[in-house]
Amino acid sequence: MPDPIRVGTRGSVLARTQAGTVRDALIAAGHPAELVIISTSGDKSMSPVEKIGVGVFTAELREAIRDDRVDVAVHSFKDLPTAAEPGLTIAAVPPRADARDALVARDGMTLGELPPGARVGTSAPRRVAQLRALGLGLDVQPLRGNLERRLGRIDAGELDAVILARAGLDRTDRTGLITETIDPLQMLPAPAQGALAVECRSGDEALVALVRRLDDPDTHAAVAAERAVLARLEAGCTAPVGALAEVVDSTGPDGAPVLELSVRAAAAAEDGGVVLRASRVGPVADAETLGRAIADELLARGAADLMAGTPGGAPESGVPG
Ligand SMILES: NCc1[nH]cc(CCC(=O)O)c1CC(=O)O
Repeated sequence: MPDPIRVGTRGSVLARTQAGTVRDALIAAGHPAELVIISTSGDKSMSPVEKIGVGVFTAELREAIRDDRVDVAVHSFKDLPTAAEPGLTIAAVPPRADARDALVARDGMTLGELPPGARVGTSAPRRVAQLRALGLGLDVQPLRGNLERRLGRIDAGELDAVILARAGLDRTDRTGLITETIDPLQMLPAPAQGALAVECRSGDEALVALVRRLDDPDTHAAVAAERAVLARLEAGCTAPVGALAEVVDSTGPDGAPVLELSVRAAAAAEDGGVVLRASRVGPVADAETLGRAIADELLARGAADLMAGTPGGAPESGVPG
């Protein structure tokens, strides 16, 4: 019996659940595997992510791979900075969960039913901007902490609603709390939201090859396009940038059915006064080129000035899950 593959994860319920799916897939592929929990300073701190800095949830997991305390690390892909990490390889992007944002509100309310002045918790500048742009007169309040703590703010009567990634709620069996899954037309999710990144040491060739079997090519292409938008806009994931790519059925020049990648993105001023949107459809193999072209269009239309002053480089909205 070979040594179990050590699968590194943060300690939150969501992180352990996500990493558990990777451990189970490795076991199903015939390889013993176990979770190793790495506690990160992002989990211990309650200060705004904008202050505690870049990749706070992912950097310490990466250290654990480098130090050979774990063999693979499972990240929420949207928390990974866009810069490549020397010596490490994202060997698999497993099938994505629902990429959309979700509203959890008291009394079963949807966004449109919340009265003006209702207190809605979210700290991600992307969500704040797109929420304000809806013009509903909501009172947007800062929100941090793990999923349990965030949801608790409604029960405590401190907030009327919170906005969270639907994937985090689905994966922790809380789908029933969702009062509205927010249409991407109203709010584009963060690049790579709902997707996982499974990372290994590049030199571990046999392990990289094994982990690659967990890869979902459609999700991988979609996430590549979304992150190309983000990278080109030189905005960290705290910036007000949303992007969503989907593999869709289309018709080729010869009339035969083909699959294409449909990519949409938005860049917003944090006060929600302006939201720029752009989209492209093209070959799945051109994912990154499509993403870059969208970013270039947004830049040509003034996205850089729009987002100026927003802190770059840090993960999205606080302690995940
Ligand atoms: N910003 C933190 C974060 N990172 C990943 C998730 C949820 C899972 C995912 O989107 O993959 C969350 C929580 C949230 O945004 O509500």
